[in-house]
Formats: sequence, structure tokens, C-alpha cells
Amino acid sequence: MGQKLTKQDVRDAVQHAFEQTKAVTGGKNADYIPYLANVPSDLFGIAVCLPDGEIIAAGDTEYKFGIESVSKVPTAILTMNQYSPEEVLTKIGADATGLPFNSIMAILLEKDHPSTPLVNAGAIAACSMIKPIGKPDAKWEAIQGFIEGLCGSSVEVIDELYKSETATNFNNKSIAWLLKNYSRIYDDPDMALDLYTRQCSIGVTARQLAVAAATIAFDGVNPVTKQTVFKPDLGTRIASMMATVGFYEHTGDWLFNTGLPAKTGVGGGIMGVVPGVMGVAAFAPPLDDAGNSVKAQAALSDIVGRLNLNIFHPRKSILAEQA
Ligand SMILES: NC(=O)CC[C@H](N)C(=O)O
Repeated sequence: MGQKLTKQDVRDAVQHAFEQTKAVTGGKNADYIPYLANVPSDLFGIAVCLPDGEIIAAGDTEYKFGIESVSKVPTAILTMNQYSPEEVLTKIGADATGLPFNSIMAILLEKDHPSTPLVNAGAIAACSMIKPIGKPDAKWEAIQGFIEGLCGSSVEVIDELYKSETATNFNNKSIAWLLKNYSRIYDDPDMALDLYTRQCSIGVTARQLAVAAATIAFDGVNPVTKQTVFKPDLGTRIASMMATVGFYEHTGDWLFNTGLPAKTGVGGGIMGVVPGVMGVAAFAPPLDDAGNSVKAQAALSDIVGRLNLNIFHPRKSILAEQA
């Protein structure tokens, strides 16, 4: 058994990561979505959610930023919850693409399935699967409500971001219709794309992402609201998907260095799951060339290293309260 962490250990690690990495430079805001180019680049926050629902935070953890591709995680869980992991595996898949998140080449190479719900193609396919089929308003309610269940608080679309993204999502339009060509869209393609664009435009805080991550870490039981939001064992399925493709073409490097299943978004957020122990999140807008926040990666990597939370470690830490 590993080290037993106290809450003070976690507080110290969060503070240390904040101080160590706040001066990290490098990367730049996403600018292919005009709204994101204008978000202040120096925003930076870290949040951790513990099993009793306590949130330990440093920096800008109340700022609402675009959830972007981190939203692929809730929708993937929701599809598995509405159908089954096996059906999602058959209809979408769970493989890494090794290619950028918006790759059309990945679809052409693997036309038998869109690879994984955690890249654009699979996420648009997942939005098409959400029930009730053919009913966009009810599908949206299901998606938004599920994200709120994971976060334990309400979320809303950032209207300006949604408009900005809708006006520029030509590549994603091609993806939706290419999937239709391969019979891998399970509802109207334009509707599925609009739901996907809307979910990416939801505003979240680092605190909310930490709670969502913790809800996954505790296999569907939200540590803040104590509510069960998804069926047992889906936590293991989604954590393995996050580990496989969470940083797109940099996923192997990330997992090799940290051993933390996590998912990034071009809004600058990252949410990471330490199964059975805690949820972690960080936010800072400047991104590397694969669309992953540079500073948020540095911060989470520092915390995981300092607290010994690599999931592959035979003596991974646990919390003292859990012992
Ligand atoms: N990696 C991301 O966060 C990409 C999300 C963005 N909405 C897109 O489709 O391009």
C-alpha cells in the first residue's frame, strides 16, 4: 500500500504546483475559434476534489471558460449509460487515432468506425446516439443535465463562444457528413453537429471540472451532491478512454510521464481522474501544438509527481481518511 496523504499534503501540493508553474510560458491561445483567441492568456487555476467533496483550489478557479473537448467525456459516459459500453464500442470504438482531434484522415483510415468518442468524429457520433433520437431539445437537455450531474452545479452555454464556433466549424461539418457516408451517424448529421458545438461552448470553472473528475474517480457518485449519476463500472471505461486518447497525438508522452488518465480542451481546461482517490483539474488558455494547455499540463504533472498518484504505480498514494 502507498503513502497515506493528509488533506494538508494535498493543499501543499496544489500550492506548490501553482507557484512552480505560474511563470511557465509557451503555447498560445486557440485562434481557429475567434472567441478563444481573446480569452486573457494569463488566467490560471488549479482545483482538486476529494472524496468528501472538499475542493482545494488555487488561482482563477471561478472563471468560466469554454469546456470544449473536455465535454466529450460526459457525452461518452452518457452514451454508455443509455446504451452499454459494448454498444458504444461497436458503434464508435475506443481506439487511439494518434492523429489531431479534428482529423478527417483518421476517419478515412478507419472507415469501419470513428475510433473513439474522445475525438471530434466520435464525439459527433456520440451526440447523434443520445436518446431520444430525432428530438434535439430533449437530447440537449440530456447532455446538459448530465454535465450538471457530474459537476454538481448548473452550467450554461457561453453564447458568444457558441456563435463563434458555429460560424467557423467547417471542418467539423465535413466530419459529420463523412460519418454519414459511412453510416456512422445515428441521427441527423447537422443536428448532431449542432449539439456537439453547443456542448463544446458550455462554460465551466476549474472547480466544476474537478468535481466532474472526482465523480468519475468515484465511479458515478458525485462527492459533493452524493448523487449517483451513472451506472457502476462506467468510471473504469471512461478512465481507460481518457488514458488512451486524452491528449490526442501527445497522449503517449503524457501517460508515460504522469500515469494520469486526463482529457484536455482547446479552451485551456484539463480534467484528470485518479480512480478511487480524487479528481483534479487545471485551466490556462495557451496550448501546445496538439491543443493541450501548456501550463495546466505542467501543474497537473507536478501534483501527480509530488503526491505519487500515477495509476500504474504499485504503491500509489491514497488519502489517509480512506485508509
Ligand atoms: N480539442 C478541442 O477542444 C476541440 C473542440 C472544438 N470545439 C472543435 O471541435 O474543434
